[in-house]
Amino acid sequence: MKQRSFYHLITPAAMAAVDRDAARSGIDSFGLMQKAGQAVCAAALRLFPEAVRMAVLCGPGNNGGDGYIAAEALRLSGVDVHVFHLGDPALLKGDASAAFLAYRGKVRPFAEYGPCSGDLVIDALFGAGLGRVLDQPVVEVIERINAASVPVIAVDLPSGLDGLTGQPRPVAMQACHTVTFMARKPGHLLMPGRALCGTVEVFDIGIPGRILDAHRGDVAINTPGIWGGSLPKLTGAAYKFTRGHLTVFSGPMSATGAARLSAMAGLKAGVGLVTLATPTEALCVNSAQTTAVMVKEVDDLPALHEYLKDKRMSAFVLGPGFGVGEKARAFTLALSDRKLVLDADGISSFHEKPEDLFEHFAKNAPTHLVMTPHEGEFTRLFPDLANEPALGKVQKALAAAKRANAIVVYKGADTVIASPDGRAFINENAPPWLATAGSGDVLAGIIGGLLAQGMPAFEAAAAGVYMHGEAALRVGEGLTAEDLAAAVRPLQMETAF
Ligand SMILES: NC(=O)C1=CN([C@@H]2O[C@H](COP(=O)(O)OP(=O)(O)OC[C@H]3O[C@@H](n4cnc5c(N)ncnc54)[C@H](O)[C@@H]3O)[C@@H](O)[C@H]2O)[C@@H](O)CC1
Ligand SMILES: Nc1ncnc2c1ncn2[C@@H]1O[C@H](COP(=O)(O)OP(=O)(O)O)[C@@H](O)[C@H]1O
Ligand SMILES: [K+]
Repeated sequence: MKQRSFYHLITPAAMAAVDRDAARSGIDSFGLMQKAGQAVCAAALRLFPEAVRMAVLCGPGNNGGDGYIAAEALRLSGVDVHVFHLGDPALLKGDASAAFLAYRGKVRPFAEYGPCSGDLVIDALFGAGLGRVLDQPVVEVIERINAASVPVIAVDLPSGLDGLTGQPRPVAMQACHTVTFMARKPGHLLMPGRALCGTVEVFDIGIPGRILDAHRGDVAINTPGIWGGSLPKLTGAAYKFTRGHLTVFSGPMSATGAARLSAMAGLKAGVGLVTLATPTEALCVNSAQTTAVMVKEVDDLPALHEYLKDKRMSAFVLGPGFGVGEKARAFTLALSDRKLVLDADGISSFHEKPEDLFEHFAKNAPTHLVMTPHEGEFTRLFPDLANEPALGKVQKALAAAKRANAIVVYKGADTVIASPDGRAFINENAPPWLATAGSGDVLAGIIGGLLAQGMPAFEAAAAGVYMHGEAALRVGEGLTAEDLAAAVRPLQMETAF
């Protein structure tokens, strides 16, 4: 069943198709533009009543058309409006031309605009139709506006920002507020686009949901509304063995903390039992620092095979503090038919020959491998994708997921969770204080805990990322990874909807 459209993001290309279909179905497209422009006018009046003058910068397409409508509405509200046009307004087409004609004030060429104190800039240069990198004169004006720190309200997208990838081409307006229409685009959530947009307002200009639904793709905001139904259900008949058994592999004597953070987070995510599989040399330190988490010696591959004979072991986390090298590779490959979260050193161990990893997990259908690389780890395993400037983070994560036949959790402020089947989520609930040592170890443990409780890999990864963000929000600024692990809670269905 298709999910409700408000979780879904719409790419700029899909938005153009929506636009076409709306017009074809008889909807008055100029009416849509009027609603869009009026919403921008309302935002400007609401947010900047103190502006001395409002400079509306209008581009050569429909984004510029929205700008002319906004300018006329502002003028009628008594605002001192100054309109600057990019390109020859005589070349405007269709609705944008009609909007230009509907504006009763004076217009000046774009090059004449210089930011002044007291200005509010309404940026209607380019929106979803940005098709190539900006020309140098436009780049220079945008840089001058950004340097002057005058407030900017962006129409649809800050000009220069690619709505698909969230990347500037090559620069973008720094807005404090963005008014977009019907649905957000990936570029509103992906960094640095998210930061360039300021606050984002989604205004409903009245395009019917069925038209949006027909064009929305498989990229959505990471929200419990999508995967809440797959969360583990705790019934009165629960017993610890019915809630799964997670194993986390510890590193050597000097690097055991990371695995303990994962183990504790897995337990807090609701799994029934957690075992820390430790090398004998680290047995004392691990035993001394765990209580609810159990400890078991697993030194080498034969010991691991012996351990795996117990089929109740339902999921595994390998990587946090484990150490990079042959042992990590051998253990990972031995786990290729099990549910596995591969993190940190587990990922980096395949830096030289990632194909070894991919081949071993290629046949699993559906996949039960979740990889959780941060930027550096992603680059180690997928250097070609990481260094391809034309690809956005969603496209990179999707290509990596396909190649590895794994769920890829490409971490960062804008974590992307991607599946080999083409679905992807962009996460938005993670606060910046998650950028602290060990918080990734906690994430791996949460996802492992959800896998162990039977959640499918994609949903477990998405829910894990979301629960990680929620835990961080509960603790607040100044959190340490220990606080974070302790603050993890299972998400209940009641709170998920
Ligand atoms: N999708 C919808 O249903 C609606 C869209 N509206 C507006 O329409 C916009 C999209 O309109 P368009 O498709 O006309 O696109 P834009 O207005 O964003 O830009 C397209 C124009 O800019 C030119 N162009 C693209 N990149 C350029 C570059 N780097 N340098 C110079 N010129 C460049 C193109 O040749 C074209 O003329 C949206 O962003 C939104 O503001 C609204 O009018 C409301 C309805
Ligand atoms: N600026 C940020 N805003 C939100 N979340 C962040 C930010 N920076 C990092 N994170 C999150 O914090 C975690 C850090 O993980 P990782 O880089 O593996 O660190 P470590 O190895 O120290 O545990 C990831 O889940 C990442 O998405
Ligand atoms: K714009």
